[in-house]
Amino acid sequence: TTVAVNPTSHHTVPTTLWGQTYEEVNSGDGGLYAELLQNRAFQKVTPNTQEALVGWHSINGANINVIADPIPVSPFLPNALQVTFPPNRFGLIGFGNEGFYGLKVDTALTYKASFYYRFPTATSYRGNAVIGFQTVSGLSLGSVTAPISGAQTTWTQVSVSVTPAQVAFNNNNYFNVVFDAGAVAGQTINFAMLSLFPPTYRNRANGVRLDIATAIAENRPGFFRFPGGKNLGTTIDTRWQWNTTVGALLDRPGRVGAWGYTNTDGLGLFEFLQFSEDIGASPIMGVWSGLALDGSSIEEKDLGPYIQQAIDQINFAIGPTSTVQGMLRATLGHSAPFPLTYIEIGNEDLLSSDTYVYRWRYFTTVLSQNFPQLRYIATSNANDPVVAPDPTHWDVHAYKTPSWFAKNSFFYDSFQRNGTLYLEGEYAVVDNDIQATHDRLLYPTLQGSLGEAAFMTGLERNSDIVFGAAYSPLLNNVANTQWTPNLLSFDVNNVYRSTSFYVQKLFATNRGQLYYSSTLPNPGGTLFWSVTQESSTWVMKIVNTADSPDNITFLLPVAVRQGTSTVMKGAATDSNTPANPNLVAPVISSLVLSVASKQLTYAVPSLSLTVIRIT
Ligand SMILES: [NH3+][C@H]1C[C@H](O)[C@@H](O)[C@@H]1CO
Repeated sequence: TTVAVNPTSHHTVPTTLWGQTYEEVNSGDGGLYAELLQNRAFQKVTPNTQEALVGWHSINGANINVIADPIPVSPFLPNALQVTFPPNRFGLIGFGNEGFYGLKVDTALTYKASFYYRFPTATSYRGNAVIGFQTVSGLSLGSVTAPISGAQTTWTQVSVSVTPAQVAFNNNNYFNVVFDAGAVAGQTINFAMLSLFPPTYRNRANGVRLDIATAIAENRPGFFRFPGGKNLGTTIDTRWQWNTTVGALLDRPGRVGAWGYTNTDGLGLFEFLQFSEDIGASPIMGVWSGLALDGSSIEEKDLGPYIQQAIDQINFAIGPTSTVQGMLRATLGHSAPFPLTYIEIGNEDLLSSDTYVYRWRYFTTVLSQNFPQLRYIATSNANDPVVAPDPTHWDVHAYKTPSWFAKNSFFYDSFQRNGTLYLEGEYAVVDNDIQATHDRLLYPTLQGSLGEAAFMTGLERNSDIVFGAAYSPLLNNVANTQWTPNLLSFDVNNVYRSTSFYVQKLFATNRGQLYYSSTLPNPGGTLFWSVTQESSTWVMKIVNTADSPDNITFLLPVAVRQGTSTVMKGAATDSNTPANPNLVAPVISSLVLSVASKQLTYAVPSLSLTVIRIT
């Protein structure tokens, strides 16, 4: 195949082209959010039940029970862990937490532990809490003490730092709060809002997990879309509400999210905006648009309060400190507005497109009056239904097969160039073409990832109207999964980079500034490419979805001589999994032509993505 690059036809590639989209779907609590204790504040549980104690266990006979505390630690956290200590026990007695499917105890780290306590009745008890780690089998891994007083009948917080003294054998460990059994016999103590953090990304308080955040930042995402996805809210009462996710953790009630479990909302709007800024990504912030997937939607006459809530949410992000919400942001440590440009009106409103017509009109009309500088993204199918005001931006989602993505690399070629811009806000190969049954993928496969890569050459070609694209979902806990496949998977100890992650990384870290038109691939073919220029470097992305090698010759506008080629290849069903995390990874090698030439010929390996950078 010969590809003639047109020296005069090019367009700027938007810096937002390759981004990440995030929602809490077995991804935040126990994952990206760095809190290590499961059920740390007994949010949304029923007191006096066994289920309320999930994550917690008694040690050496202490009686533990979740109660609705008559003097709650905060109006938003009504429950407490009440511990009564029986007589005639010896050694250490108390309670522990098992973490999220294990607890990594690393002697190289200093952990921050904290909890609130109060004695329901004042007593003369004066003693020490022993706060630290142990293996499940009972070996202490290190602890510190903190004084606890029976005179303390109102809530007070204990905060300590713990550096494990003993190396753990594995992740089967507990976090413990225990007492000398003899001294504490007969006492009753209430605990609340217990927390354990390892060091976080950028050392942010209430921050995100270092290794996962590092992997996300590795792709230099041009945008970070949040809070969903379905988790934006599927019923009116359980919708995501920005104001319940900001401020002190004591003020965050948590909510039962769209994926069927309680979200702590410890990762809230401030943390989303701060993380976007930390990784240099432009936030795409969703506002709930009155869509209830249970079939009901807010009627037009009743939308006012929900639109006001969206105005307040936006003011929290960018409002001057003369606004209540802007001032709140300042008190939380960010007086300058966050760099926010994009607002997404709902998520996949195509699911309720009949009501979207008035919901879109009302939200967009009022919000653009208040914030004319922002861009509003519509979330039904493009122009289906036709909505007014005519959207300047659309979010299109696609969860398909490898062959669909390869063929549809031409999806945007026929779109009118009328100023409308498109976000491919969520896309992924979710099943494979290989079997007649089209089985759901558990992890991305190379064949699927190459289907995505072929599609991405088309997004790059059409990046004059495609301003952003993100694989979805971004993140998943291998120990607790609802949606597969995912870009990144993790467990207590590791982050697993999928074949699709490497495809995203190769495109995102080799984006280029100018896209140059060239001979078009065959939509029904198996060879796809895209040519961009990054200052004086020419960047060629070449995708071969066939199980046989191919050849490609580029006729470039200028002579080139040396650079690198980075190749990712393997067998169609190859996946990077916890059992084989690096089965497929990009390999970089030097590429030097004997003499400078405008002609570059490359033997394309079967089932491969190659990025050539050459000057
Ligand atoms: N159903 C998908 C589409 C929705 O927006 C996401 O929440 C889901 C997983 O990425």
